[in-house]
Amino acid sequence: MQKNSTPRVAFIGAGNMAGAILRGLIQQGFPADHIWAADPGQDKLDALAKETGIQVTTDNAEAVMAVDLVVLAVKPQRMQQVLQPLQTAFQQQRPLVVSIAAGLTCATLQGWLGEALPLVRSMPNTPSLLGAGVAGLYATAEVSDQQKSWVEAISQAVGEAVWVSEESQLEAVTAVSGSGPAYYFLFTEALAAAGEKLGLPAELALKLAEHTALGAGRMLSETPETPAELRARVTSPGGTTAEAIRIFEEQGLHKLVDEAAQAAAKRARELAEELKG
Ligand SMILES: NC(=O)C1=CN([C@@H]2O[C@H](COP(=O)(O)OP(=O)(O)OC[C@H]3O[C@@H](n4cnc5c(N)ncnc54)[C@H](O)[C@@H]3O)[C@@H](O)[C@H]2O)C=CC1
Ligand SMILES: O=C(O)[C@@H]1CCC=N1
Repeated sequence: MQKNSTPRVAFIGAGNMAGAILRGLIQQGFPADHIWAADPGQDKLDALAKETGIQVTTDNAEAVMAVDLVVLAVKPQRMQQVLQPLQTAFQQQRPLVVSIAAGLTCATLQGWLGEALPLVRSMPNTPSLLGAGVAGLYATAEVSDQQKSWVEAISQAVGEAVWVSEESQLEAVTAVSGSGPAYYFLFTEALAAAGEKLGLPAELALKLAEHTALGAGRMLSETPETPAELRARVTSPGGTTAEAIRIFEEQGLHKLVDEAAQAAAKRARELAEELKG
């Protein structure tokens, strides 16, 4: 095991989220020969290997046995079925395990892994693909400082990373930043549709809405002002923005967003309950 240098990393499940993280890692210069991906989809693996130069396998145990850090990136509903046949490999290799699955608790995952292993729960998001992700991280007591620094380095290679002190806070992280990109995409869809209704060609309306999201996102992250301050700068008294904001407020945007986030967090808790061993 390489404990003091760049860890060797395997992704079990090479879908959307694993693909976003591992492509982000490679773009940031993480060595491709340190990365494994295991998935039943041979065509998907072949394409990924060709694109990135990583090592791929349809044999999950082979990937576990080859690395220091295993990212569990299958759907929560599939996790038990994936982990139980891997117990022997996990107990022999004893890698750091990082689960990115929504909902599944450390207690449930430890039960499926067999004996307690160092375990981190991470809730990343898809902008990791562009190095603009943000992940919430929670570590169990078994995780060493060295292993925490690996997880931080991997998460920071594809964006920002924050540790939470209570495992239950990951439900809120899931509701805000894990699912969050989809909220902004939905808003962009709605704004583009509104532009079309106002008479713009669909393609142009979408381009305006998308580029406005990009510009607003960059202002949020690259200027020191708060979102409210940035909004005030767009909102001329008696002007057009004030009218739009009035409608958002009268129609209860804050309440709507609060209810949506509550529903996402509730679903994370339900998944944990439904799937626990
Ligand atoms: N998509 C997102 O925005 C985020 C997803 N997550 C979590 O990431 C995990 C994966 O989600 P996605 O990437 O969206 O799903 P996905 O469906 O794109 O990827 C799952 C992958 O697992 C593979 N798989 C299925 N059975 C397998 C097996 N027996 N062994 C190995 N691989 C197997 C599938 O072929 C697929 O490629 C989920 O647990 C989800 O909660 C977390 C944060 C954000
Ligand atoms: O929708 C989901 O369940 C996953 C977790 C956060 C984003 N996608």
